[in-house]
Amino acid sequence: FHTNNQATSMMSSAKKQKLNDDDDDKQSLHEIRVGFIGCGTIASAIATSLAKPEHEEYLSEAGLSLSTISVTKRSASKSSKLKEDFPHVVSVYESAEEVVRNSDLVFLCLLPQQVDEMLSELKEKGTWNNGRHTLVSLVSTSKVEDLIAKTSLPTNRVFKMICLPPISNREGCALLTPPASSENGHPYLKKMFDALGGVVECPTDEIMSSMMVPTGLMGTMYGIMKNNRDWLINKGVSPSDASYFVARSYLSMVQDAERDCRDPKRFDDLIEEQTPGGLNEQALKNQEKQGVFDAYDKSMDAVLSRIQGKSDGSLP
Ligand SMILES: NC(=O)C1=CN([C@@H]2O[C@H](COP(=O)(O)OP(=O)(O)OC[C@H]3O[C@@H](n4cnc5c(N)ncnc54)[C@H](OP(=O)(O)O)[C@@H]3O)[C@@H](O)[C@H]2O)C=CC1
Ligand SMILES: O=C(O)[C@@H]1CCC=N1
Repeated sequence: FHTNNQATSMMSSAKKQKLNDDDDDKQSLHEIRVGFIGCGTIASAIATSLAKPEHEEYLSEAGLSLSTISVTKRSASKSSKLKEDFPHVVSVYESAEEVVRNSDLVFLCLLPQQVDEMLSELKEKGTWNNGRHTLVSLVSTSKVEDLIAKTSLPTNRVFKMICLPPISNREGCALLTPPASSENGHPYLKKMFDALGGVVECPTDEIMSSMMVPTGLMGTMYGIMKNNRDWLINKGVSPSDASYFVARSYLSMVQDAERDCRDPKRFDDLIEEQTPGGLNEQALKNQEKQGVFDAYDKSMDAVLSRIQGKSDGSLP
């Protein structure tokens, strides 16, 4: 950003002044060249968050300055949209090899079944540079040990990460393993994801696998909202009102739960404060009796078992 005339001309004059006033800080910003192998939903979300001018100050507070974003072309609709949105930083390349050669920090964002072929091709071509590259895999089934073996990169330069699409707005919370902020860890990875909304570092692959399970229940949450909407429509509510009301109500409930959420009793307290003998208390009891939460536990175990490669994750 900072070295690019077009980008600088897009900045507010206050920002320009701040940068001019702060020449020493500017000098010490760590310039990063980021690459994405596979440019689909999650790659676009992370790239968008890194490239948004309004996020620049958060990266800069973390000591970082985005220099370039290189992406693979194959999924043309997403890569061309990124190029259109952020023409001054984004470059689209035909091959993953070119992306890696133009980047220091490389995100692997392919589908699980596409990974092995890609990594062996890159290794065969001698694309990875031990002194330069950091690899972060977003692939749900990746194992850090496996990635190290398939790239020969040093152990403190290979990570697995999970985040969800709202990272594009600095929302949500990423997961990262191994911890990047440990001694001999990584110079900026934790700071970078703190700047993009927050990150929890997982001490082991095992903890990471368990922590990933709720990220696999995003579809379930939207499914519950869809179910509420359709139930209301069946009762004669207009589809637009039903959709608006459900989304706004759930947003407020989740925002309430997020307040003080470092306190592990937060959710219990919110349940406790429901009207005594009221509708919510009764509905929750009914659902417990109906086995809703047992079914939920079973489906979480199934997601974990798929992440661990122990099953295909399906339930009868
Ligand atoms: N979506 C999400 O919320 C999250 C996804 N993930 C993980 O991220 C990974 C990607 O998921 P998602 O973004 O949803 O999937 P997408 O299908 O949106 O993205 C995968 C992209 O990789 C491209 N691709 C496939 N093969 C190649 C290749 N040989 N060279 C270059 N590009 C290629 C695909 O292009 P094409 O369309 O042409 O096939 C596609 O655009 C998965 O492993 C998933 O587990 C992790 C966290 C969250
Ligand atoms: O649904 C998936 O497979 C990916 C992994 C975590 C979130 N989305």
